[in-house]
Order: sequence, then C-alpha cells, then structure tokens
Amino acid sequence: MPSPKDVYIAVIGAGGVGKCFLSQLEGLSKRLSASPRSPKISLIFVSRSKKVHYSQNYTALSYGDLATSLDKSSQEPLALPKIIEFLAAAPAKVVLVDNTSSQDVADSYPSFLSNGISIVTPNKKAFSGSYKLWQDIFASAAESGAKVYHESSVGAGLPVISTLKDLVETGDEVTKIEGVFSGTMSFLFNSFAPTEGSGGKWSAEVKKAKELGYTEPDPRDDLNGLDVARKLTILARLAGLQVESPTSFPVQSLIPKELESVASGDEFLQKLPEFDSQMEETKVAAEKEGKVVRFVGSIDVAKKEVKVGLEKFDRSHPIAALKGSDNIISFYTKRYGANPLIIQGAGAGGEVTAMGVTGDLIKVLERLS
Ligand SMILES: NC(=O)C1=CN([C@@H]2O[C@H](COP(=O)(O)OP(=O)(O)OC[C@H]3O[C@@H](n4cnc5c(N)ncnc54)[C@H](OP(=O)(O)O)[C@@H]3O)[C@@H](O)[C@H]2O)C=CC1
Ligand SMILES: N[C@@H](CC=O)C(=O)O
Ligand code: NA
Repeated sequence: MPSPKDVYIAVIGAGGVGKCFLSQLEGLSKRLSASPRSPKISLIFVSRSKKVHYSQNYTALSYGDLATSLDKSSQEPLALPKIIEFLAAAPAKVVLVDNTSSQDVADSYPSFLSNGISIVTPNKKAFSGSYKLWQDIFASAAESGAKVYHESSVGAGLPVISTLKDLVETGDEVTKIEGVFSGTMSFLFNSFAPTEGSGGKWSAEVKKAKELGYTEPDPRDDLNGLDVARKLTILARLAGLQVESPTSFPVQSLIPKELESVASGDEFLQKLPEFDSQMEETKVAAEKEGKVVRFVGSIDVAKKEVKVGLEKFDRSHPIAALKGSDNIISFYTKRYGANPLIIQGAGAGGEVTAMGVTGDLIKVLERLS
C-alpha cells in the first residue's frame, strides 16, 4: 500500500524532451528517496504514439531498461479515456506529464484534472487552443484541487510564465511584452543572417535546427509563425487579454507559397532548398540598410494588440546580437518603468525544456504533500 505522501507519475511522450525528462525524473526520484521527509515518486506509466508500458497493479517501472521496455512492449495502446480511467483509480495521487505536442492529449486536460490528476507539460496546445479550453482547464483544476503547470510552454526552461504570473499576482501592471520567443527562429536567423560574416544557407540551417531538437515535431509549425503565435497567446491570456486563438492576430509565415500544400514535414524539408533565394532576398534587403532581420513578437496590453513577424534591427541591438537558440523576452510594467525586466537564454533543446518540466513537477509535489 502506498503512503498518503506518495505520488505516481505517468508520462505521455518520450521524444527529444520526453527522454531528457525521464532521465531527470530518475535523478529526482533518487534524491527524494534519500530524504525520509520527502514524498516517494514512482513512475507507473509511460507511452509514445504507438507504444505503452505500465503495470495493471501500479507497480513502479524500472528506469534502467525503460527505453527498451517501451520499444519492445506488446501491451495494447490505451485510448485517452482509458488512460484517465486507469490513473483515476490509482491508490495514490497522480501527476500526468504530457511531453507530446498532441492536440488530442491537450483537449483531455479538463477530464484528467476533474479526476484529480495534476498536469505538468511543455505542450502549448492546451493553453493556446480555444479560449473555452483555457477556461475549462483552470475551472476543472480549481474544482478538483489538481494542479496544472506549463512553464516550458514558453521559453523552454526559462522562468517566463512564473515571472509573468508573479508580476500579475503581486499587482503590477504589465503594459507590453516583446522579444524573440522561438529557439528555432533565433537559431535560424543568428546563423543565416549573423551580425558578422555571411551565414549559411536558409534550408541547411532549418535542417540543422531540426537535428538539434529545437523545432516542433513538424518544423513547418515553427516556420509558419504559429509556434510563436501560440506562445504569445499564452502570455497575452496570462496578462489578462482574452485572445481567442493564435490565428486571431497577424502572424507572418516564412513558408514559401509554393510549399504551402506539401503533404509532410519531410517532403517540405526536401523541397525547401529550391526556395532559398526568397529568404536570401529578405536578408540582402536588410543588409542594404546596414541591418539584420529577426523574427519577433509583441503584445501591447493596453491596445490589446498582438503581432508576430520579421523586423529589421541594427547590428548592435540586443535582439540582433543573440546567440544559438537564445530567446530574449522583455516585460514592460508600471513598476519596472522604462527599463524592462528581461529574461534571456536558451529557448529550445531537450535538456533545458525538460528542466522546466521537472521544475514544475517539483512545485506540484510541494503543493500536493
Ligand atoms: N524541443 C524543444 O526544444 C521544446 C519543445 N517543447 C514542446 O515539448 C513537446 C515535445 O517536443 P519534442 O520532444 O521536441 O517532440 P518529439 O517529436 O521529439 O516527441 C514527441 C513525443 O510525443 C509522442 N506522441 C505524440 N503524440 C502522442 C500521443 N497522442 N500519445 C502518446 N505519445 C504521443 C511521440 O511518439 P513517437 O515517439 O511514437 O513519435 C514522441 O515520443 C512539444 O509540445 C513541444 O512543443 C517546448 C519547448 C521547447
Ligand atoms: N520549436 C520551439 C520549441 C520550444 O518551444 C522553439 O523553437 O522555440
Ligand atoms: Na519557460
């Protein structure tokens, strides 16, 4: 029988972020078990799109051979209602960690939460979907007492969401949020249009960003601006704006018109080199003004305006000078006045994203015990 302080962990999604999370979870589990006053956490369920590994009687899974056990598992994958049923019947509190980018999983959050299952996730889809889903999620959590944290849904592990919540909850007035919100876009422009030197080919940099684990599972979700639009939707809602969806404001897409209807991400990457000249022209136009081009977003809270797209910057501007996959996010508020509160650092990558997820899990464990 588990003790009342014990917490079961269920993980959906074991890709770039999910694998790093599982390794961080193993470390956390060891550290907690060394301290008698801490809760004991047990991993009881792990799944990928077509594989699942769990035991019917909620025994803890072993971390050592987890990847192989999941790969080799012949257990029948469970539909989401069955996963909710299984977790709701567990003899301990349960935290679901959603490491997918699945809309179906996100749409089920209200049901998980209503059944007392807490959620931590880097998946943006729930918090940037319809405004009704956003309301249902927080209403379900408030009613059941289950917790929901999603720090890594904006700026990966950078403390963006927790900072914005603190600003709002302590009574500051957020007037504007602006910056670079995509690790992929940051990496692409920093390497394709660097402040010094000539930079690589656009399509080759896109391929690299995918290999480095910065892009969404389908890189078109980054290049069409929707990933940044999702993040701005989340931040705008936390700042008090009732943004209906990530397509309810202007978003610039960098997908060549000719490739808008290709069937798959792989086909898109294969054909992208044929259209390198389009981005090259944009880069050269900025260079002629002594500037570089960058992909940015902003939320003007007073005017209720959100926008996402390309802008030109002087080479000495902090946005132009970013390195690697760095994000830079400036919060303008009444308290901070003319000098914004600025958060900067890696905004994509498995380990830094998983760190935000593990940090959220620790917060949930503290609040559940
Ligand atoms: N990569 C990054 O830098 C960042 C990512 N994020 C977010 O983290 C999440 C994960 O990203 P990432 O790890 O890069 O993506 P990956 O594509 O590497 O991994 C996604 C995982 O989810 C699994 N999956 C997808 N749909 C389902 C489903 N319906 N049921 C069960 N499993 C499913 C996939 O299964 P299978 O293995 O079978 O394909 C895969 O294991 C996304 O929401 C992303 O937006 C947030 C911040 C930064
Ligand atoms: N694809 C996203 C991942 C993090 O949210 C990005 O590049 O920022
Ligand atoms: Na974050």
